[in-house]
Amino acid sequence: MNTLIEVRDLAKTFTLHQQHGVSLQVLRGLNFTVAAGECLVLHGQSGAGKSTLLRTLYGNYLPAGGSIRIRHAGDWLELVGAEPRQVLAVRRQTLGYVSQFLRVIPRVPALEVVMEPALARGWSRADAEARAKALLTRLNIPERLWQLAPGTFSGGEQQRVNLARGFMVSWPVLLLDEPTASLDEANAGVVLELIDEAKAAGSALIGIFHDRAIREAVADRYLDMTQEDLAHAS
Ligand SMILES: Nc1ncnc2c1ncn2[C@@H]1O[C@H](COP(=O)(O)OP(=O)(O)OP(=O)(O)O)[C@@H](O)[C@H]1O
Repeated sequence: MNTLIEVRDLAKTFTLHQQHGVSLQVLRGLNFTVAAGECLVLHGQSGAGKSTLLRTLYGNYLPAGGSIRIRHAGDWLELVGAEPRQVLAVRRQTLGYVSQFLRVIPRVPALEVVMEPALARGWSRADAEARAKALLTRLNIPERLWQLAPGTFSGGEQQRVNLARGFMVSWPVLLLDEPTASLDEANAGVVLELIDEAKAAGSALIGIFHDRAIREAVADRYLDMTQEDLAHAS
């Protein structure tokens, strides 16, 4: 098995400084690996810490303890405590993240937003543009919107631009936070195809999918995050 990410004994605690320093232990003792071509689906009730886990894996949150090792540029790299420049290199080459909402940058057209991960890897503009247009077409974003900034797009349109961006390049490890939440059935079907293509190309996926049918269609394994006394205050 070609393991691409390995998590050991991962813990995350939030300290609420504005609220008497109450501390919430959201993740504890998490252990899992994900191999190339596999999709691990995070399972657990609302508040179980699914989004927190994805953000911690991406390096947005500092864990309270444990290890996150990822195959990067042919070697294993420990992400917990890694230098910021290493984290940036991992985010450029190895670890993708499709968050639930598009981060809109004023005045940047949708087409540029989608092309950016490929340009950051040194693709030519022509190649990046061809792939971006193909993805926007597949995800049913009308051509008249491509040169507009997505700030005024509908929720579903913004999510589809975000998905086109996320699937623009192939990622060894890809994190997906409810990628079909605002989509109709036809567009959700396109996302299922993109996920299957990513798996076939050897990506390791970790995702949150609230829709049961979609979850069952993509999951190879589940990570049970249900905790009997989760997020207990101390
Ligand atoms: N930035 C934060 N600061 C403090 N507490 C937080 C923060 N982010 C999340 N939490 C808390 O951590 C717990 C887990 O939240 P998280 O969003 O990870 O759950 P989830 O499993 O993704 O839930 P849902 O399915 O409802 O999206 C919640 O109790 C939440 O209040």
